[in-house]
Amino acid sequence: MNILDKITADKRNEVNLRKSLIPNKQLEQSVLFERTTISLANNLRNSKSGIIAEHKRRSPSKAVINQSLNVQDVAKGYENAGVCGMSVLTDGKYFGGALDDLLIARASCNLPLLRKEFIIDEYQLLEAKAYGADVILLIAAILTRNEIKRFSEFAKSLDLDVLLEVHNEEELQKSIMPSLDMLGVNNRNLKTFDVSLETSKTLSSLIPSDFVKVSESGISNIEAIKTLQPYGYQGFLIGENFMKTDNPGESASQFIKKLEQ
Ligand SMILES: O=P(O)(O)OC[C@@H](O)[C@@H](O)c1c[nH]c2ccccc12
Repeated sequence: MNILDKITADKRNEVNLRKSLIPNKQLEQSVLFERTTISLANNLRNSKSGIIAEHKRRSPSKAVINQSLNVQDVAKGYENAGVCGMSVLTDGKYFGGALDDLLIARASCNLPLLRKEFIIDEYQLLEAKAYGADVILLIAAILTRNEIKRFSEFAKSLDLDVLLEVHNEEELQKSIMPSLDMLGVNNRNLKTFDVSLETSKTLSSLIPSDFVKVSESGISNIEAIKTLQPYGYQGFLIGENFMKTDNPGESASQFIKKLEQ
């Protein structure tokens, strides 16, 4: 079993447990269910820098990144820095996150929030909406075309933007459909953790131009972004590079200033 198989197997158990504890109705009655969402795709289209900054405490590939910050400060810092959106990891077991992190981020800033999660069930989309997300991530490596269609159409019915993540051509070909807003290329192979920006370069020409292109993972300097922009990327998802510092908001701010110079 590779790590991705392990994560999804655990996720199925977790979702079943959650479902048995909190019924759909209760999520649908959440105050945040009525909230008007903000489109990350639109923000990215209109932005010069295109930075999506992530809250990530730890990961299977890097162990601890930062356990001492609070989500509120990170969200406010990212917002002040002028990022386009914030990604919040909600997986607990492998990334040290929680759904409550999403809720706290929601209460702390007005950025579009991406629920960064291993989505395998519609129930998690109800949770995303109820806890204040604007965007959901679907990972092609763990879903069938049919699931991608079902989940993305359900997300659109909840007014959530959809970021579909791929890592190779096969995943990309099986996933393209009109219910997606953004196509993300993960530079990190989630099965081996190898990181290469070449992945974004190679796949860029295969992504139809109606989708906003996002390059994800392993971005640690301005040069990487300058290299990827000519390939049509308008969004750049950055986690560790900001989170490994004592003040992720300040790091993001300096990064964006340099980028926009
Ligand atoms: O910390 P990085 O290398 O900047 O990467 C951020 C983000 O792309 C990464 O956390 C990520 C991309 N896709 C995922 C899917 C699940 C969990 C995590 C991820």
